[in-house]
Amino acid sequence: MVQDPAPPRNPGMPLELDWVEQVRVNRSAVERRAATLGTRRSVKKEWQAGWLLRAVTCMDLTTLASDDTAGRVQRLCAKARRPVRPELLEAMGVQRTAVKVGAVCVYHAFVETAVAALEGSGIPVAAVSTAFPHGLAPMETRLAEIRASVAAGAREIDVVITRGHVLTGNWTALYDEVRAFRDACGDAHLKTILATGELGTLRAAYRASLVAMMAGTDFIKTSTGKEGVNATLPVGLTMVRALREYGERSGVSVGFKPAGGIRTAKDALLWLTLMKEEVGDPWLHPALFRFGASSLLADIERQLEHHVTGRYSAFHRHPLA
Ligand SMILES: O=C[C@H](O)COP(=O)(O)O
Repeated sequence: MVQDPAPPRNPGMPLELDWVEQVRVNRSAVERRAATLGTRRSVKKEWQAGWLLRAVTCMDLTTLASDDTAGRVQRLCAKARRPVRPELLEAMGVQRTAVKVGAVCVYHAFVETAVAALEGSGIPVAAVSTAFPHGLAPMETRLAEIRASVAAGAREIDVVITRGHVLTGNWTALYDEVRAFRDACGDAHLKTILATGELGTLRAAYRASLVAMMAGTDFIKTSTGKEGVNATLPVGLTMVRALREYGERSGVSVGFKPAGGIRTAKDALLWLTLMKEEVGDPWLHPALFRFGASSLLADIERQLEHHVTGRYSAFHRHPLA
Protein backbone atom coordinates (compact mmCIF):
# COMPACT_ATOMS: atom_id res chain seq x y z
CA MET A 1 0.00 0.00 0.00
CA VAL A 2 1.83 3.07 -1.24
CA GLN A 3 0.81 6.53 -0.11
CA ASP A 4 -1.12 8.38 -2.83
CA PRO A 5 0.13 11.69 -4.12
CA ALA A 6 -1.79 14.71 -2.88
CA PRO A 7 -4.79 15.38 -5.15
CA PRO A 8 -5.14 18.65 -7.07
CA ARG A 9 -6.34 21.56 -4.96
CA ASN A 10 -9.95 22.67 -4.93
CA PRO A 11 -9.85 26.12 -6.55
CA GLY A 12 -13.31 26.95 -5.24
CA MET A 13 -15.87 29.07 -7.07
CA PRO A 14 -17.90 32.23 -6.46
CA LEU A 15 -20.48 31.93 -3.69
CA GLU A 16 -23.76 30.72 -5.21
CA LEU A 17 -26.34 31.78 -2.67
CA ASP A 18 -29.32 30.41 -4.64
CA TRP A 19 -27.78 26.94 -4.55
CA VAL A 20 -27.17 27.18 -0.80
CA GLU A 21 -30.67 28.49 -0.08
CA GLN A 22 -32.47 25.74 -1.99
CA VAL A 23 -30.86 22.89 0.00
CA ARG A 24 -33.31 20.52 1.70
CA VAL A 25 -32.38 17.45 3.76
CA ASN A 26 -34.88 14.73 4.69
CA ARG A 27 -33.62 13.80 8.16
CA SER A 28 -35.61 10.59 8.59
CA ALA A 29 -34.55 9.30 5.14
CA VAL A 30 -30.90 10.05 5.99
CA GLU A 31 -31.22 8.30 9.36
CA ARG A 32 -32.82 5.27 7.75
CA ARG A 33 -30.05 5.07 5.16
CA ALA A 34 -27.36 5.46 7.83
CA ALA A 35 -28.93 2.63 9.83
CA THR A 36 -28.67 0.24 6.86
CA LEU A 37 -24.92 0.76 6.39
CA GLY A 38 -23.99 -1.89 8.90
CA THR A 39 -26.57 -4.41 7.77
CA ARG A 40 -26.38 -4.53 3.96
CA ARG A 41 -22.72 -5.29 3.45
CA SER A 42 -20.58 -7.40 5.74
CA VAL A 43 -16.84 -7.45 5.23
CA LYS A 44 -15.34 -10.78 6.25
CA LYS A 45 -11.98 -12.27 7.17
CA GLU A 46 -9.15 -11.47 4.67
CA TRP A 47 -11.20 -8.68 3.16
CA GLN A 48 -11.83 -7.27 6.61
CA ALA A 49 -8.11 -7.28 7.41
CA GLY A 50 -7.45 -5.54 4.08
CA TRP A 51 -10.06 -2.89 4.83
CA LEU A 52 -8.59 -2.34 8.29
CA LEU A 53 -5.12 -1.82 6.81
CA ARG A 54 -6.70 0.63 4.40
CA ALA A 55 -8.28 2.42 7.36
CA VAL A 56 -4.81 2.77 8.92
CA THR A 57 -3.43 4.42 5.78
CA CYS A 58 -6.37 6.85 5.83
CA MET A 59 -5.84 7.83 9.47
CA ASP A 60 -4.81 11.24 10.77
CA LEU A 61 -3.20 9.88 13.92
CA THR A 62 -4.04 12.60 16.40
CA THR A 63 -3.10 13.96 19.77
CA LEU A 64 -4.98 17.09 20.83
CA ALA A 65 -4.83 17.09 24.60
CA SER A 66 -4.00 20.08 26.76
CA ASP A 67 -1.31 18.02 28.51
CA ASP A 68 0.46 17.04 25.25
CA THR A 69 4.26 17.08 25.48
CA ALA A 70 7.06 16.82 22.94
CA GLY A 71 7.71 13.29 24.24
CA ARG A 72 4.13 12.20 23.59
CA VAL A 73 4.20 13.66 20.09
CA GLN A 74 7.51 11.89 19.34
CA ARG A 75 6.08 8.57 20.51
CA LEU A 76 2.99 9.12 18.36
CA CYS A 77 5.19 9.85 15.34
CA ALA A 78 7.14 6.64 15.94
CA LYS A 79 3.80 4.81 15.93
CA ALA A 80 2.78 6.65 12.74
CA ARG A 81 5.85 5.27 10.96
CA ARG A 82 5.04 1.69 12.03
CA PRO A 83 1.34 1.70 12.90
CA VAL A 84 1.00 -2.10 12.74
CA ARG A 85 3.54 -4.49 14.29
CA PRO A 86 5.87 -5.91 11.61
CA GLU A 87 5.20 -9.54 12.59
CA LEU A 88 1.45 -9.03 12.00
CA LEU A 89 2.10 -7.51 8.58
CA GLU A 90 4.47 -10.36 7.75
CA ALA A 91 1.85 -12.94 8.74
CA MET A 92 -0.62 -11.20 6.42
CA GLY A 93 1.88 -11.14 3.56
CA VAL A 94 2.08 -7.34 3.57
CA GLN A 95 5.39 -5.52 3.11
CA ARG A 96 6.67 -3.96 6.36
CA THR A 97 7.15 -0.54 4.82
CA ALA A 98 3.85 -0.52 2.98
CA VAL A 99 1.60 0.69 5.80
CA LYS A 100 1.88 4.13 7.33
CA VAL A 101 -0.75 6.59 8.46
CA GLY A 102 -2.19 9.43 6.36
CA ALA A 103 -0.87 12.21 8.62
CA VAL A 104 -0.04 13.06 12.21
CA CYS A 105 -2.32 15.79 13.60
CA VAL A 106 -1.16 18.05 16.44
CA TYR A 107 -1.51 21.52 17.92
CA HIS A 108 0.70 24.26 16.45
CA ALA A 109 3.06 24.07 19.43
CA PHE A 110 4.15 20.58 18.34
CA VAL A 111 4.41 21.03 14.56
CA GLU A 112 8.21 21.38 14.58
CA THR A 113 8.61 18.38 16.89
CA ALA A 114 6.39 16.24 14.65
CA VAL A 115 8.07 17.40 11.43
CA ALA A 116 11.48 16.45 12.86
CA ALA A 117 10.23 13.11 14.17
CA LEU A 118 8.67 12.20 10.79
CA GLU A 119 11.58 13.31 8.64
CA GLY A 120 12.14 11.02 5.66
CA SER A 121 8.88 9.12 6.25
CA GLY A 122 6.76 11.02 3.72
CA ILE A 123 4.06 11.36 6.39
CA PRO A 124 2.68 14.92 6.45
CA VAL A 125 2.06 16.87 9.63
CA ALA A 126 -1.42 18.38 10.01
CA ALA A 127 -1.91 21.26 12.44
CA VAL A 128 -5.22 22.23 13.98
CA SER A 129 -5.51 25.98 13.71
CA THR A 130 -7.60 29.18 13.90
CA ALA A 131 -8.08 28.97 17.67
CA PHE A 132 -9.12 25.30 17.66
CA PRO A 133 -11.57 24.15 18.94
CA HIS A 134 -13.76 27.27 19.43
CA GLY A 135 -12.45 29.47 16.59
CA LEU A 136 -13.32 32.70 18.36
CA ALA A 137 -9.95 34.52 18.35
CA PRO A 138 -9.60 37.71 16.27
CA MET A 139 -9.29 37.00 12.53
CA GLU A 140 -5.71 38.31 12.34
CA THR A 141 -4.68 35.97 15.16
CA ARG A 142 -6.28 33.01 13.40
CA LEU A 143 -4.61 33.82 10.08
CA ALA A 144 -1.25 34.32 11.81
CA GLU A 145 -1.61 30.90 13.43
CA ILE A 146 -2.13 29.25 10.02
CA ARG A 147 0.92 31.03 8.57
CA ALA A 148 3.05 30.06 11.57
CA SER A 149 2.11 26.37 11.28
CA VAL A 150 2.84 26.36 7.53
CA ALA A 151 6.21 28.06 8.18
CA ALA A 152 6.97 25.39 10.80
CA GLY A 153 6.43 22.65 8.21
CA ALA A 154 2.74 21.67 8.44
CA ARG A 155 1.51 20.46 5.05
CA GLU A 156 -2.12 20.27 6.11
CA ILE A 157 -4.11 22.78 8.16
CA ASP A 158 -7.33 21.83 9.97
CA VAL A 159 -9.32 25.01 10.67
CA VAL A 160 -12.51 25.58 12.62
CA ILE A 161 -15.28 27.85 11.36
CA THR A 162 -17.24 30.48 13.26
CA ARG A 163 -20.34 28.45 14.07
CA GLY A 164 -22.32 31.69 14.48
CA HIS A 165 -22.05 32.37 10.73
CA VAL A 166 -23.97 29.14 10.08
CA LEU A 167 -26.43 29.62 12.93
CA THR A 168 -27.34 33.11 11.63
CA GLY A 169 -27.33 32.05 7.97
CA ASN A 170 -24.53 34.52 7.16
CA TRP A 171 -23.16 32.53 4.22
CA THR A 172 -21.15 35.44 2.85
CA ALA A 173 -19.25 35.76 6.14
CA LEU A 174 -18.59 32.01 6.19
CA TYR A 175 -17.41 32.05 2.57
CA ASP A 176 -15.07 35.01 3.19
CA GLU A 177 -13.68 33.38 6.34
CA VAL A 178 -12.85 30.06 4.66
CA ARG A 179 -11.45 31.87 1.60
CA ALA A 180 -9.11 33.87 3.86
CA PHE A 181 -8.02 30.65 5.62
CA ARG A 182 -7.28 29.06 2.26
CA ASP A 183 -5.21 32.03 1.12
CA ALA A 184 -3.21 31.91 4.37
CA CYS A 185 -2.50 28.19 3.79
CA GLY A 186 -0.53 28.79 0.60
CA ASP A 187 0.43 25.34 -0.66
CA ALA A 188 -0.72 23.53 2.48
CA HIS A 189 -3.97 21.61 2.10
CA LEU A 190 -6.97 23.04 3.93
CA LYS A 191 -9.38 20.90 5.94
CA THR A 192 -12.41 22.79 7.23
CA ILE A 193 -13.98 21.56 10.46
CA LEU A 194 -17.69 22.39 10.57
CA ALA A 195 -18.29 21.22 14.17
CA THR A 196 -21.62 19.79 13.03
CA GLY A 197 -22.65 18.88 16.59
CA GLU A 198 -23.09 22.62 17.15
CA LEU A 199 -24.86 23.50 13.89
CA GLY A 200 -28.33 22.31 14.88
CA THR A 201 -29.60 20.58 11.73
CA LEU A 202 -28.43 18.33 8.91
CA ARG A 203 -29.57 21.03 6.50
CA ALA A 204 -27.16 23.48 8.14
CA ALA A 205 -24.36 20.90 7.86
CA TYR A 206 -25.10 20.43 4.13
CA ARG A 207 -25.23 24.18 3.48
CA ALA A 208 -22.04 24.87 5.47
CA SER A 209 -20.30 22.07 3.54
CA LEU A 210 -21.29 23.64 0.21
CA VAL A 211 -20.12 27.12 1.24
CA ALA A 212 -16.78 25.82 2.54
CA MET A 213 -16.22 23.95 -0.75
CA MET A 214 -17.17 27.02 -2.82
CA ALA A 215 -14.57 28.92 -0.77
CA GLY A 216 -11.93 26.41 -1.79
CA THR A 217 -11.49 23.96 1.10
CA ASP A 218 -9.72 20.73 0.11
CA PHE A 219 -11.47 18.61 2.75
CA ILE A 220 -14.63 19.00 4.80
CA LYS A 221 -14.32 17.60 8.32
CA THR A 222 -17.15 16.87 10.74
CA SER A 223 -15.88 17.76 14.20
CA THR A 224 -13.08 18.80 16.49
CA GLY A 225 -13.57 15.84 18.82
CA LYS A 226 -14.43 18.37 21.54
CA GLU A 227 -18.14 18.94 20.77
CA GLY A 228 -20.85 17.15 22.74
CA VAL A 229 -21.77 15.24 19.55
CA ASN A 230 -18.99 14.51 17.08
CA ALA A 231 -18.89 12.34 13.93
CA THR A 232 -22.21 10.53 13.37
CA LEU A 233 -23.16 8.49 10.32
CA PRO A 234 -26.22 10.68 9.45
CA VAL A 235 -24.08 13.83 9.45
CA GLY A 236 -21.37 12.00 7.50
CA LEU A 237 -23.90 10.90 4.89
CA THR A 238 -25.19 14.47 4.61
CA MET A 239 -21.72 15.98 4.12
CA VAL A 240 -20.68 13.28 1.64
CA ARG A 241 -23.80 13.96 -0.42
CA ALA A 242 -22.91 17.67 -0.40
CA LEU A 243 -19.41 16.92 -1.68
CA ARG A 244 -20.84 14.58 -4.32
CA GLU A 245 -23.17 17.34 -5.53
CA TYR A 246 -20.31 19.86 -5.48
CA GLY A 247 -18.20 17.43 -7.52
CA GLU A 248 -21.00 16.90 -10.06
CA ARG A 249 -21.38 20.64 -10.60
CA SER A 250 -17.73 21.76 -10.40
CA GLY A 251 -15.82 18.68 -11.54
CA VAL A 252 -13.63 18.94 -8.42
CA SER A 253 -13.20 16.10 -5.90
CA VAL A 254 -13.16 17.33 -2.30
CA GLY A 255 -11.99 15.08 0.54
CA PHE A 256 -13.92 14.04 3.65
CA LYS A 257 -12.70 13.59 7.21
CA PRO A 258 -14.98 12.26 9.93
CA ALA A 259 -13.40 12.97 13.31
CA GLY A 260 -14.24 12.65 16.95
CA GLY A 261 -15.38 9.55 18.80
CA ILE A 262 -14.34 7.04 16.11
CA ARG A 263 -12.73 4.40 18.32
CA THR A 264 -13.44 0.89 17.05
CA ALA A 265 -12.49 -1.17 14.02
CA LYS A 266 -16.21 -1.75 13.52
CA ASP A 267 -16.78 2.03 13.32
CA ALA A 268 -13.98 2.31 10.77
CA LEU A 269 -15.57 -0.36 8.56
CA LEU A 270 -18.93 1.45 8.69
CA TRP A 271 -17.33 4.72 7.56
CA LEU A 272 -15.46 2.98 4.74
CA THR A 273 -18.72 1.32 3.67
CA LEU A 274 -20.41 4.73 3.62
CA MET A 275 -17.68 6.14 1.38
CA LYS A 276 -17.66 3.15 -0.97
CA GLU A 277 -21.43 3.16 -1.40
CA GLU A 278 -21.96 6.92 -1.68
CA VAL A 279 -18.94 8.13 -3.67
CA GLY A 280 -16.93 5.04 -4.64
CA ASP A 281 -13.34 3.85 -4.59
CA PRO A 282 -11.50 7.19 -5.05
CA TRP A 283 -12.69 8.08 -1.53
CA LEU A 284 -11.09 4.99 -0.02
CA HIS A 285 -7.62 6.56 -0.28
CA PRO A 286 -5.83 9.09 1.94
CA ALA A 287 -5.87 11.69 -0.83
CA LEU A 288 -9.63 12.02 -0.39
CA PHE A 289 -10.50 10.34 2.90
CA ARG A 290 -9.13 10.54 6.43
CA PHE A 291 -10.26 9.44 9.86
CA GLY A 292 -9.44 11.97 12.57
CA ALA A 293 -8.82 9.70 15.54
CA SER A 294 -6.69 9.52 18.67
CA SER A 295 -7.44 5.95 19.79
CA LEU A 296 -8.86 4.06 16.78
CA LEU A 297 -5.49 2.56 15.83
CA ALA A 298 -5.29 0.55 19.07
CA ASP A 299 -8.52 -1.32 18.32
CA ILE A 300 -7.61 -1.86 14.67
CA GLU A 301 -4.25 -3.37 15.66
CA ARG A 302 -6.02 -5.55 18.19
CA GLN A 303 -8.44 -6.83 15.53
CA LEU A 304 -5.56 -7.49 13.14
CA GLU A 305 -3.79 -9.45 15.86
CA HIS A 306 -6.95 -11.48 16.33
CA HIS A 307 -7.11 -12.06 12.58
CA VAL A 308 -3.54 -13.41 12.60
CA THR A 309 -3.41 -15.31 15.91
CA GLY A 310 -7.06 -16.04 16.70
CA ARG A 311 -6.61 -14.34 20.09
CA TYR A 312 -7.46 -10.91 21.44
CA SER A 313 -4.88 -9.02 23.49
CA ALA A 314 -5.51 -6.33 26.10
CA PHE A 315 -5.70 -2.68 24.99
CA HIS A 316 -2.66 -1.78 27.10
CA ARG A 317 -0.56 -3.92 24.75
CA HIS A 318 -1.27 -1.38 21.97
CA PRO A 319 -0.02 1.94 23.33
CA LEU A 320 -0.25 4.85 20.91
CA ALA A 321 1.97 7.43 22.57
O1 LIG B 1 -9.50 15.50 14.78
C1 LIG B 1 -9.47 14.58 15.53
C2 LIG B 1 -10.19 14.47 16.80
O2 LIG B 1 -9.85 15.48 17.69
C3 LIG B 1 -9.95 13.14 17.43
O3 LIG B 1 -11.02 12.84 18.27
P1 LIG B 1 -10.97 11.53 19.22
O4 LIG B 1 -9.96 11.86 20.29
O5 LIG B 1 -12.35 11.40 19.74
O6 LIG B 1 -10.52 10.36 18.41
